Amino acid sequence: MSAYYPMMVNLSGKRCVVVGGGPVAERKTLGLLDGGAGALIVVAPRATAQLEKLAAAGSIALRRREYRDSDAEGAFLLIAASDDRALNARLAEYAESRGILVNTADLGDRGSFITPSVVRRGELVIALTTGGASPALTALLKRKLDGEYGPAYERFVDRLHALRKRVLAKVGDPGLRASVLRLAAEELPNRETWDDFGNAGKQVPDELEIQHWMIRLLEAAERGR
Ligand SMILES: C[C@@]1(CC(=O)O)C2=NC(=C\c3[nH]c(c(CCC(=O)O)c3CC(=O)O)Cc3[nH]c(c(CC(=O)O)c3CCC(=O)O)/C=C3\N/C(=C\2)[C@@H](CCC(=O)O)[C@]3(C)CC(=O)O)/[C@H]1CCC(=O)O
Ligand SMILES: NC(=O)c1ccc[n+]([C@@H]2O[C@H](COP(=O)([O-])OP(=O)(O)OC[C@H]3O[C@@H](n4cnc5c(N)ncnc54)[C@H](O)[C@@H]3O)[C@@H](O)[C@H]2O)c1
Repeated sequence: MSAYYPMMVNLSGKRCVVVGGGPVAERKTLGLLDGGAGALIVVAPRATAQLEKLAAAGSIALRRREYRDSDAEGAFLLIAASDDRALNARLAEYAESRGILVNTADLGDRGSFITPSVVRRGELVIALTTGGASPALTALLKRKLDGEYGPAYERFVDRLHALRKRVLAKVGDPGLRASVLRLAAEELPNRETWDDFGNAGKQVPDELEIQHWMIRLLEAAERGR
């Protein structure tokens, strides 16, 4: 059994390469794009319709041929998602020897990382894994979390972020700051009041709204002292 260390990696400006063009490569490619990968190369003789669409839109560079080692040059991260086990194993070895982060779709523990299942709500990212024990359980738990933390969380986290910036600038007392920020987080969106907002799309938090929220929370924190 392997132990894994979870990280949130910044991929902007980093070259990422996916080898393979089937449903698994497609899922990993979409995950990389959601994760902000800018320079994304996909290499495969056959690619899914969705990958072809992404290529036509300029979101990925699709090399419609078999993989060559030159494809991995300068890569920060590589995903081996072909259906050729020997190739995936060779890619894992090649990447590891060059310090490139590598994931293999069919030989999880042979790569340097595995991909968790992810629920995104703006800046809130929930990632989970069973370390390869049961991808089916991971997918099931993801569906549960998806229902539990609805779209309203994106706006809620945006507001918490705006509030935090304001509180850090305006409230000097560290104890009071911590109380205000904790009280704010405890106002988790409740389904009835927030889901409509969440579904209505993203709105930039209003300065005045945040100011009023901070004052209300400061009063509550003072009362609680
Ligand atoms: C989370 C998710 C992320 C993603 O891939 O995007 C993911 N697998 C997902 C789906 C999925 N995987 C499989 C099916 C078919 C149904 C089934 O057989 O169960 C489905 C479809 C489904 O369930 O919907 C089968 C499967 N998976 C692996 C192997 C090979 C092996 O075990 O070595 C085989 C057998 C292949 C074969 O036999 O040919 C390996 C890995 N899959 C991992 C992640 C890593 C461990 C994560 C963990 O344990 O938590 C790891 C080790 C490596 C890696 O890929 O990084 C994504 C959830 C999607 C979501 O987010 O909803
Ligand atoms: N990690 C996971 O979540 C997961 C889930 C299901 C299956 N798998 C495994 O992942 C692998 C891929 O699954 P899939 O359903 O996408 O397979 P698939 O057969 O649909 O696609 C395989 C892709 O690999 C490409 N390919 C083959 N040889 C290549 C080469 N030399 N260079 C570049 N590309 C090459 C093919 O053109 C094709 O696009 C399988 O081995 C499967 O066992 C992993």
